[in-house]
Amino acid sequence: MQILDEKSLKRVIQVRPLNSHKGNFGKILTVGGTRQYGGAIIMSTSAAIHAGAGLVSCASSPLNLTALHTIVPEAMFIDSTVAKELRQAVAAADVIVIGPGLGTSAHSLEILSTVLQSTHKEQFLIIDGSAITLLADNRELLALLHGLQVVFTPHQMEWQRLSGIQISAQTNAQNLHVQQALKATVVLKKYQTVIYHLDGSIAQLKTGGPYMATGGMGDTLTGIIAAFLGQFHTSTPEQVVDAAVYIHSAIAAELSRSRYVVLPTDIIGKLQEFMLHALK
Ligand SMILES: NC(=O)C1=CN([C@@H]2O[C@H](COP(=O)(O)OP(=O)(O)OC[C@H]3O[C@@H](n4cnc5c(N)ncnc54)[C@H](OP(=O)(O)O)[C@@H]3O)[C@@H](O)[C@H]2O)[C@@H](O)CC1
Ligand SMILES: Nc1ncnc2c1ncn2[C@@H]1O[C@H](COP(=O)(O)OP(=O)(O)O)[C@@H](O)[C@H]1O
Ligand SMILES: [Mg+2]
Repeated sequence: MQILDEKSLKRVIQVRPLNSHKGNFGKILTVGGTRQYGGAIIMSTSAAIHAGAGLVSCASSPLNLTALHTIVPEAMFIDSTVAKELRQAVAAADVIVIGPGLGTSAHSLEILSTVLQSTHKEQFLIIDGSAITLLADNRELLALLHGLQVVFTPHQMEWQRLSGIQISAQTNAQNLHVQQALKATVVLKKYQTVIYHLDGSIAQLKTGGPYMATGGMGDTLTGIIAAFLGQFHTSTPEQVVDAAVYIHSAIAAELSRSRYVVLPTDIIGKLQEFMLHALK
């Protein structure tokens, strides 16, 4: 098993070519955010922008539009209640995040279904939060993932729902068995997060701690993974996911030296500086 460390990050982050433009650093689409959970998709979107994604669009309820643009005017907006707009936005993306704050209503399920039907095999699809719970409850949708490049980012209860493995029985052997059957990368988030890769390799975080136990922390991670997959093409997708998971907790660990809890938005605010330092 590989332990994630600074090297996992340094090998992925690259100096940007001088003649590059926003189109070179990934088109990201984040999908989620009901009335109740607008903050989740805003944090995911903001994290993707601060982690260097070239163009980021957020598909959400129009209720979240003003808040989104107050926090990140860099983001574009798609009304997720209009299926045609959503399908077009999915088609235009390199990386799609679905799930932060999506909720589990019948309408949430329709949005998930539209996104899964519109995603193609060249894109990366990061499935988080409510989208994992919805897939666990509507297992016929799993067939739509066939052939797609999927990264699941469950916490332990979401993984229990999707995998059927009780939290107390979530050993590497059990988790790997189900993950391999899903043919997807699984980032199992917890104290010392474990990543199960498609090739059967396993990576583990030893960085991070309970100062990260704040709502929105996982939502923020999805945006970082998306931005990294969208812009770092000289490393394998496995290395890129490892680097994204590492930087999320490494920033939190650094900030925890001067504060009792680290907020997801604190991590977002440190991404640009931390990424620059990783080049040195
Ligand atoms: N600001 C916003 O907009 C925010 C929006 N959010 C959005 O809310 C949606 C629902 O996501 P969710 O994670 O809050 O709820 P759910 O999937 O029901 O899981 C909780 C249940 O699982 C249990 N549990 C056991 N082990 C666990 C573990 N290791 N980690 C976590 N939980 C664990 C836990 O046990 P308990 O706390 O009762 O001990 C409880 O019974 C989703 O779309 C998300 O994006 C949030 O991100 C918050 C900020
Ligand atoms: N005690 C802890 N030690 C290390 N990391 C933690 C701890 N508690 C939570 N985290 C991290 O915080 C994030 C929580 O994700 P998640 O439960 O999906 O949050 P949310 O849905 O509220 O955004 C994960 O990255 C997890 O690894
Ligand atoms: Mg979550």
